[in-house]
Amino acid sequence: MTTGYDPVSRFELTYDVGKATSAPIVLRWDIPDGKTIRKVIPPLHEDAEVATTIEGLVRNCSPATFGKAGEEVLDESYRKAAKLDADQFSTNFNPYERLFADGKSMFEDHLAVVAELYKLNIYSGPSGRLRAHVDTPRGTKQFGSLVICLPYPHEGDQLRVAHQGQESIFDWSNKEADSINWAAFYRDCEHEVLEVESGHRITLTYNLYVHERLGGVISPVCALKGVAAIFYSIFYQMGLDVKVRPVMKGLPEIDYLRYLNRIGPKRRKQVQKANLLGTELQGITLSSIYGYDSGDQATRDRQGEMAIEMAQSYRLVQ
Ligand SMILES: O=C(O)CCC(=O)C(=O)O
Ligand SMILES: [Fe+2]
Repeated sequence: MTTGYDPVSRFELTYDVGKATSAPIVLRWDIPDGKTIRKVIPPLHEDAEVATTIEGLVRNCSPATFGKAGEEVLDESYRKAAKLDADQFSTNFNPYERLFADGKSMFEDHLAVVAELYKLNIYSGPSGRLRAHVDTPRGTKQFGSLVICLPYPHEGDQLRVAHQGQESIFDWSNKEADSINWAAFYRDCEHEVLEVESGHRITLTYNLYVHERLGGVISPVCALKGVAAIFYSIFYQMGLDVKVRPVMKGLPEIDYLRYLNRIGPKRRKQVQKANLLGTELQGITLSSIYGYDSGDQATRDRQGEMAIEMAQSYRLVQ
């Protein structure tokens, strides 16, 4: 058994896709009588035994709903799929594994990506599908979603992701089912799962959040501490548009220069102009605190790279 990963292409739009290697993945789930837990170890080749187990998994799922005007709605013409909620199953699949394996990437910065396991979805042929939608964001820190497709044979099933007139189709149909495919995309991307013709398309979905990394070095312009930080957090959680007047002076020169070197020319100009000694109130937005700003391509690229680093997936080697 080997582990490793293929390099992914540069993050260009709002999502990416890749394949890599991994140890076997174990999936366990509750069955409705609450007594038994089943287990599957991919690669999920369609031999009779595995097929029977997967049929059992499908039966143990419930019909997938979707959010509409704040309510969960069941409508098979919109979404025909089965699902398990995160508290009904567990898996040893670990989206961070690749990071720990090579010990670099997104943790160089003060930002970290947190992937929260959300659901297991099964789209079955014929006619399993999910029509075009934009996910309901779960809080301001959620910047995207990650979809991991487990290796079970199926046909059809393309995932279409679109953003500002550009779109991409991820075709994960397979007969061999020896690889795990994935896609990560920003929360403002429209996406849909096209009709599955045969087999079962089994996916794990994750919400991607951006967080300050514990122990990380934060950029000088982002630094709030003490009472100011507490007030900021409270107001931020209340959804208020918090403005601050920077009064910092005499920042450590090296850090400040490093920071200026790291940011783009436009931002650099703004920062130099503000000179960190404020006369005017400035907004602190998610972009200055967490680096997320859907309107700023440079920030999006950086976040995308982080998501991709984190979201590297795995090819099973037998
Ligand atoms: O399973 C997938 O490929 C996508 C799922 C999805 O878009 C959703 O649950 O909102
Ligand atoms: Fe979605």
